[in-house]
This record gives sequence, structure tokens and C-alpha cells, in this order.
Amino acid sequence: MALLAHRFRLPIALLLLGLLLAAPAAGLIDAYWARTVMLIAILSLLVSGLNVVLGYAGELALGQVALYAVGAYVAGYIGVGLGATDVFLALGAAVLAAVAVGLVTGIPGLRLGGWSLAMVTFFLVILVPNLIDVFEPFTGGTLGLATAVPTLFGAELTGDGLYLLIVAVAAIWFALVRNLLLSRHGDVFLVLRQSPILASVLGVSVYRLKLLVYVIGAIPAALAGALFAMLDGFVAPETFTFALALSVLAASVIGGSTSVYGAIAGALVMQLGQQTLTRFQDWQLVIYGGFLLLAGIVFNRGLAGLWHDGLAAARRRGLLPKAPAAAAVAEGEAELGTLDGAVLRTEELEKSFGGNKALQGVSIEARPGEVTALIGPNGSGKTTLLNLISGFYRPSGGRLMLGETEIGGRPAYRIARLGVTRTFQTPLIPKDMTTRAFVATGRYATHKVGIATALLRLPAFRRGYRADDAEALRLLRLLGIEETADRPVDSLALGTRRLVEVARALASRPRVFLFDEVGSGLDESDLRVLEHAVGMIREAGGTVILVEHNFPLVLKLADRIHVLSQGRLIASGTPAEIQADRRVLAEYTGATDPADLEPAEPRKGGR
Ligand SMILES: Nc1ncnc2c1ncn2[C@@H]1O[C@H](COP(=O)(O)OP(=O)(O)OP(=O)(O)O)[C@@H](O)[C@H]1O
Repeated sequence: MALLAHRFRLPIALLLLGLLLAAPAAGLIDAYWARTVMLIAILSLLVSGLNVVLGYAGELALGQVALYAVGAYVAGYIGVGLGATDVFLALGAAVLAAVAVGLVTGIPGLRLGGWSLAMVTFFLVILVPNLIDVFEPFTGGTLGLATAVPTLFGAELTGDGLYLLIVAVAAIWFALVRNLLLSRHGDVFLVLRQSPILASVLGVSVYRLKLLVYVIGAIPAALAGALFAMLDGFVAPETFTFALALSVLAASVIGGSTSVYGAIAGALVMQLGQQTLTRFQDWQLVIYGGFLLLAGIVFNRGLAGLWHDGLAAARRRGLLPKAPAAAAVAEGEAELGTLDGAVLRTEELEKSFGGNKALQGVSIEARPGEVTALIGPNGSGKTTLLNLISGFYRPSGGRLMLGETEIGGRPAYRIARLGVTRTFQTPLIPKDMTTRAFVATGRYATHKVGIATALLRLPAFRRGYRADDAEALRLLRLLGIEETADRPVDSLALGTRRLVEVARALASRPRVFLFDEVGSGLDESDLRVLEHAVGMIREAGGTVILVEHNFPLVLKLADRIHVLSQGRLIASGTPAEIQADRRVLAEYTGATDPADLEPAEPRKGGR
């Protein structure tokens, strides 16, 4: 049954949509319910815009209501003031204006980072009545604006025609946004929400992507505004209140902000609540606040989350058949192929934090087909060096070269695009994503499929998606964790997360790998897998820089070891040379008498 439903979901969805579209004309619903459906469609557009921005990109943008007002007034004004009543013109103009407002508010809001966008958009909502006043000749000020009857190809659009338009626009938006969010772009939005740092490592410009998502979120708000103006025939400032902004936020949380269709569920609850509870108006702020608290505490993934949990529980109990199994990769020994490793060189590299000289005059070279290890006691500057190479810190002096290209001080996402990838001491793992999808995001910058291609699900999108999927599965198999492919990646144990990070790093086929304490937290069998993986990267010609406290692991894996102490390089050499270096061992193990040291059996770690 569930498999059938899965297979025929598109025909079923189209049938339901057809029924909904035909409902008033076929006499299935009366005028009251037709208006209710239209209002739910309009509200769900508004909520959907917030879901894209808040649920996917993690930016609290409260300005949906302001963009809704822009859509309503622009569509209203061009009809009355300019005589342009055609619905396509009205919708197009509304979207253009909202995108412009989105850019004007988003650019400073997002440049400043932190909570700036929330603040900017909060004030935008507060300012709406004043702006309506300032632009009185266009908006009608406090008296409001009576709009013209919309037309389609010259014919007036009212009653059932308007109903068809509103429901169809909402349906088209949801189809497009579904295509976008259930693509690699949507996966990368989720990564961005969880960790802008990780997004940069995937080669994503955090600022540009956030701006793009914010502007995409403005589109349904503008459509909703224009449709509302057409439905009511009148636009007035009282509609665009802060209470409405809160109700949109509450609907987003109730429906589940990280869900495509949660917006419809949230809008349905809000609209029906408003219509059926007579005291709703008096208590609306308390009710919205209550909803937000309830949703935050009891079901923080909203109604959509409850729905998915219910399906999963029913599958576990055998009430529903299991979800279709993951597509398998072609059988055969998984191999890495050839990697185009590059020489990574630091020349007299310096980094200071105020008076603290974290790195002083560090010169090392990491070559393709070799593992270069960095060791040293806590606070010696190892992670600082990785942060400089991957672009999270700017060098205070010296040079950083990738091949013949100077990369010191370039933004992290540009360095990632040049082929430098990394893992983190504490693995950065997103929520609401399967392991396979997460590993596939490693290919986002290198195997990009355009947004328009994804929106329209063109053949290139399907090919790219399948190739990403197969490659992710192949890499998971290579690391012996194929069975985690369809599990939520944030449900995995620490050791497995580290291996997943290695798979994600491999997915971009980088030139240089920076592994930050990738061995810590791994059990014996995971460690063997890791050793095998690092060995494969070396054989394939990749350049590996390994920061590691597990000294025996370093001795096993490294071709060359550099030892840092208090930000300075105190020794460099082969594992045998380092193992025999008494000064290093004294520094590294903290022993006071070098004679006590047993070079043949190095102590584990420097902690
Ligand atoms: N963002 C920062 N701001 C200020 N000081 C910093 C910053 N990052 C690192 N440091 C300082 O730089 C020095 C080197 O730290 P770093 O984290 O690179 O050492 P590490 O060798 O990686 O240590 P561990 O093994 O504990 O990870 C320390 O004194 C640390 O306090």
C-alpha cells in the first residue's frame, strides 16, 4: 500500500490538486469554504517563504509581512494607478519589487552577520505603516487602496476564476520549492543552517548563499501579497501588523520549518483557528506565543516532524512496509582512482592573536602522495595552522602556497574551491539529513547543477543527483559504513561521524586533505578503516596533512612529521628520525629526563 502510494505519488498529488481546483465549480464547497481555501493558500505561501529562510538557511527573517505588503501594494497600485490589471503583470511586478526590497534589506543585514538580519527585518515590519504613509500617493495612506479587478488575457477574473488562480499559483510555488529543497541545493541550505564553517569547506560563499535564500524567500511573500490584493480588492495598513508576522512564525514552527509542506499544515491550523475561535482576535498574541512554546518544547519539528515520526514508527512495527531500499552502487571493488594532489607550502608563516604568538616562522611542505603529520602538545598551534591553510584565519605574516598560487588570506570557500578540504576536531554534522545526502554535499561545488535545472527537474538534474548518490554510497562502502547511508547522519556515533567526514571530504576529490585529529574517538576497527583510507589517498596521489595526538597512529601513517611547540617548529623528519629525537620526545611527552624515555615504545598522545 505504502509502496504503491510512493510509486503513484505524483498522479495522486495531481488528482488531489485537480479535485481542489474543481471543488467550487463542481459545487463541492460553498463560497465560504472557497474563500477559506484561498486564504490558506495565501498564508501558506507566506509561511513557505519563511520556512526556506528560517528552516533551511537558519536565518530568522521576520520581514515576510513587509514583503507581503510590498507585493500587495505594488500589484494594487499598478492596477489602479497604471491600468495594468493583468494578473501576470501584477504578480511579476510584485515579485520584482519584493526581490529589490529583499536585496536592499538583505545585503546590509547579512553582511553584518549574527542577528542583524533578524533586527533589520523586525524594524522593517514595524516601519510598514510609516512607509505606507510616506508613499501615500501610491498607497492611499491610512485610508487604504481600493484595487482594480484583475484580468487574464483581457477577461475579468473573479469568483471561481480567481480561486483557480490563487490555488494554482500556490501549487506551482510548492512544486518548485519542493524541487529546490529536495535537491543538493536544499541539502546545502541545511548544512548552512547548521554550520556556516562547514558550508565554506564545501566551497559555498556563505554570504551569497544566505542572500540568495533570503531573496528566494521573498518571492512567495510577494505572490501572497498580490493574490491577497486581488482577493480582497482592498489593501490597508491594518493587514500588515506585527501580529501577522508572529502568526506566520507560529505557523512555520507548528507545521515544521524544515519541511516543504509543513507550511500548508501550519497555515491550515492558523487560518482555521482564526475563523473558528471567536475570541481569537483578542487572544491572538497569547495564542501564537503558546503555540511557539508548545512547538519548541513538545514537537520541535512541527506537524511534519510528527507525521514522519509516525510513519517511521508504523514501519518499525510492521504496520507499513519498509521504505524502498537505497539504490545500490555497481558491484566490484571500490577504488579511489587518481587524485590530483598539489604541493602545499608554508613559508615563515606567522599568526598572532593580540599578544599571543600562536605560530612563529613556520615553514613546512606537504607533497602529493605523502602523509605529512603535525604533532605537538596542546596549544602548540596545530589547529591554528590548519585554520590558516583552510582560510578561516588570515596569516599575520609569511606566505601560504598551494602549488604556485598564494592562498594566504583568501576566503575559506575560495580555498575549498581550489581543492583544499578538511575535517574538524569535533565533526561538523548537519541535522535533518541522511548520511548519503551529507556525503553527496561534498560534491556541491565540484559537480554543480544550476538552480533553474533543479527547480525544473531537468534531465541534467536527475543525472547529477544520481551520480552524487552513487558516489556517496561508493565512498561509504569504501570506508565500511555503507549501512549508515540512509540513517540520519546526526544519529551516528562519534567514531562513525569521523569516517563520514572523511567520506564527505573525499567526495570533492580534493587536492589537499587536512585531517584534524581524525583518529580520536575511533575504536580499533574504525582506526584500521581510517588507516586504510589514508593509505588509499596517499596511493591515489593526494596530499594529506594530518594533525594527530595518537602518536603510534602518526608513526604508522606519516611519511614526514613536523613537531610544533609553542608555535615554533622544533623538529622535522621521518617517523624514525622523530622517534629517535630525544628533544622532541622530552617536549612532546613532558618528560624531564630524556634518559627515562623509551623511544621504541612512544607514549600515546601529548595530552
Ligand atoms: N581564535 C583564537 N583566538 C585567540 N587565541 C587563539 C585562537 N585560536 C587559537 N588560539 C591560541 O593559539 C594557540 C594555539 O592553539 P591551537 O588550537 O592551534 O593549538 P593546538 O596545537 O591545535 O592544540 P590542541 O591540541 O589542544 O588542539 C593557543 O595559545 C590558543 O589559545
